[in-house]
Amino acid sequence: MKRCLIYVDSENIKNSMELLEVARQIYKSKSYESYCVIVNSAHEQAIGLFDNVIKVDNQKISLYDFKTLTDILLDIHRIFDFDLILIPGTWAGRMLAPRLAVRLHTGLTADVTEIRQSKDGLELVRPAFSGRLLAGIKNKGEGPIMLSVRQNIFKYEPISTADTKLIKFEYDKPINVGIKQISVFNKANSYDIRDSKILISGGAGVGGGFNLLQILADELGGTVSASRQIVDRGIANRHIQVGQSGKTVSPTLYMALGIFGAIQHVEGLKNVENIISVNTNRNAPICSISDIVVEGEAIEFINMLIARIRKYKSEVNEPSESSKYKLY
Ligand SMILES: Cc1cc2nc3c(=O)[nH]c(=O)nc-3n(C[C@H](O)[C@H](O)[C@H](O)COP(=O)(O)OP(=O)(O)OC[C@H]3O[C@@H](n4cnc5c(N)ncnc54)[C@H](O)[C@@H]3O)c2cc1C
Repeated sequence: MKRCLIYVDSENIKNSMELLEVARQIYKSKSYESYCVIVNSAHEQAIGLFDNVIKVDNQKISLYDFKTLTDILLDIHRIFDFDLILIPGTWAGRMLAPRLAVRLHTGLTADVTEIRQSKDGLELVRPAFSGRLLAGIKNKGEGPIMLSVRQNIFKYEPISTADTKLIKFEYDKPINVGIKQISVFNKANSYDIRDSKILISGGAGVGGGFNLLQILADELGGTVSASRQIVDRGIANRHIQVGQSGKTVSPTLYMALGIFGAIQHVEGLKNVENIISVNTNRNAPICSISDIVVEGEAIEFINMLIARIRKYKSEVNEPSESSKYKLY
């Protein structure tokens, strides 16, 4: 039976678990055995999801020591001989994946965004040439298929059905860590647009009124994001850019204000549930993928919506004469 290994990045468990969906799409109806490796972290979340959980506990191992982590994965592979190795495209995963591929003498398809099954086999799709085109990569060589997967693209609904076997792996080789963690700094006001359920996103059509988006986002309990135009103009920070060279987001509501909907922007919206777009041009591509399209000025819309929400909130707290009565 085929064997698939998933590396669990303990700083990003959610994206690591999503790789189960990648394995499912690769193997489709073929049966396979799933393994995950967890180093120095809790394994409870993996129980019921994987057939096997390989646990490595050794406090001498630093999660920033990618030389040792590569060595561990290599030793584990030598025992189980995996056919497929999946690594999340997180910061740590990006450090680990190429090192492991070199040691395994196998190819690595990095930053995969789509799995395709063509008539001559598996095709791994990834953006190439700074996202100008999508490349379909086929694996023809020997050795395990290795890929790192872009974050937030694949959605996995956890169903705890597996009868998980816990395997303890002892790593007792000498550890010569070249890196020492001295202290931890938390970034001030840092937030990740990928975690937000409501995104208020602004494009060139919002321009200088971009700051208004934060007021609307606060009223709705959401977060502000932006198109690349706004980022390139220095109006917004790159960490809130949505799209191919930004982040792939998965909110319940995405409000696209003055955004054209270029292919590179829409690439980041694959997992969005509902889109409301406001645009002066009803033929802009974003409108064709929106659930609600408002044709008009973005700033005017934002101001009106803020006023309407505030009015609604004040009425809920202090009902006006007319809204005290229910109509039947
Ligand atoms: C390699 C590569 C990677 C890229 N990666 C990304 C990426 O990750 N994310 C990304 O966003 N882009 C990316 N781009 C850029 C992308 O191609 C577009 O240029 C960009 O998305 C356009 O941003 P925009 O929609 O804000 O601006 P525009 O294309 O200028 O569109 C503005 C929109 O606002 C509307 N509008 C104008 N005035 C108003 C108004 N007053 N009220 C309401 N609507 C109005 C217009 O009708 C138009 O639809 C990438 C490009 C390349 C080449």
